[in-house]
Amino acid sequence: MSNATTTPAISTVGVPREVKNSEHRVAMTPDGVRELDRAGVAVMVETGAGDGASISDDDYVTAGATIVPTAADVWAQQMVVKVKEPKPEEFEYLREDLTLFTYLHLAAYPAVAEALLAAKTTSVAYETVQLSDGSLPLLAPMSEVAGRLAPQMGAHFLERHKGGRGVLMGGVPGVSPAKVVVLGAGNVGWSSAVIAAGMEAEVTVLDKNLERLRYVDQIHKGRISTLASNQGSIERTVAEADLVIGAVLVAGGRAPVVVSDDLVRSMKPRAVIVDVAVDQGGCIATTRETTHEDPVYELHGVVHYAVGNMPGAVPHTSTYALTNATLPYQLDVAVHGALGAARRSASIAHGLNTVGGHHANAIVAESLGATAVDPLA
Ligand SMILES: NC(=O)C1=CN([C@@H]2O[C@H](COP(=O)(O)OP(=O)(O)OC[C@H]3O[C@@H](n4cnc5c(N)ncnc54)[C@H](O)[C@@H]3O)[C@@H](O)[C@H]2O)C=CC1
Ligand SMILES: CC(=O)C(=O)O
Repeated sequence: MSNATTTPAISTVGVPREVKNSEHRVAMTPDGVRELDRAGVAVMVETGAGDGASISDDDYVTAGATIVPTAADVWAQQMVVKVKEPKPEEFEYLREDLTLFTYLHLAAYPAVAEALLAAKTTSVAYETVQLSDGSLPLLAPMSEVAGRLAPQMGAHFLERHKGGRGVLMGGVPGVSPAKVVVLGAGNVGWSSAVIAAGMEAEVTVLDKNLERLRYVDQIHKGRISTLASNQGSIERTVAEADLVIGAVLVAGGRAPVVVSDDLVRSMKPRAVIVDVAVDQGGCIATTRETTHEDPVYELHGVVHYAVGNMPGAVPHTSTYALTNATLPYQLDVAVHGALGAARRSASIAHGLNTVGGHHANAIVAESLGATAVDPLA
């Protein structure tokens, strides 16, 4: 029962069941439902939406949600909170008086951008909500998950019967460990490096940001090597690697391609690439998105893993990690409306991706060859 003292700008929120391949996360937990309910916002959850994260319809009902039978019922609400970008079968639900709050990664999914613009939907992307220090609070938890998963996936596909070189991450006494090269020392890269080092691989992390490398070096002295990233250092390390993990990001923009087709050709036969940055288009020239069901392909003799929703593999952990971060923002957007919340918070203003048929984030727009219009002007 609501005890809100003011009327929220958005009074109904829908939580759909995710439809992306093997995506079992859900965008709100029962604790989130309770917080929204306290703010006077009614939450409609599609039946079964929480199954993959081991949250039952009854758990949601106990927290105050209404369970609705179809995706159409959920999408009919004033705001929809999701995990992944809308898929083509969801485009029909987009409309002008809808606020959509989810991961969008429009630089990698231009068709989604076109659908949002054509429908004039107000969209807020988790991955471009940005704090004043440049950090991305709604991307960070999933980057930590994907970063920790990447060496696990790499180790699996390095096994010979999975197509890899047959190299054990930690080696054994008398035999060298795997050489792991991590491109980018941000949340994904650092998490990957820590786990790979924990598996006793030989780990090198490259980044353009020397301050970040100093930080990593101070904490992991001797266990993780750091290298300034440039074409030469990338060419030398990647050519020698057993496992390359791609983790570079320019917030909102298409990922810079730091490994060329030729460099992939020069890699050791049956080496493995895990390009986590695939959701922003990938930082390896030979990357194309794969799915949890069919996660790898071989090109130039190298095994490529490029799943765009890696945290979906561990939906229980990921749902709680994601919603811990998103809930305060979901509340703000519901209570004040997307534009109202953006006026109050520059971080949320960065999150606006499309408003009224126009791009609202300059970097995202530029990556798609378009121009943004400031929705707050
Ligand atoms: N596939 C998946 O399921 C997931 C993918 N991601 C993606 O992983 C990527 C990395 O995310 P985060 O680590 O959170 O970003 P971050 O912003 O924390 O780190 C990115 C790092 O890349 C570095 N960088 C940028 N350009 C570079 C260059 N040319 N050479 C070397 N380093 C460069 C930056 O200095 C920064 O340290 C993003 O594209 C993100 O969307 C994140 C979570 C899940
Ligand atoms: C960040 C992202 O793409 C994911 O968690 O699926």
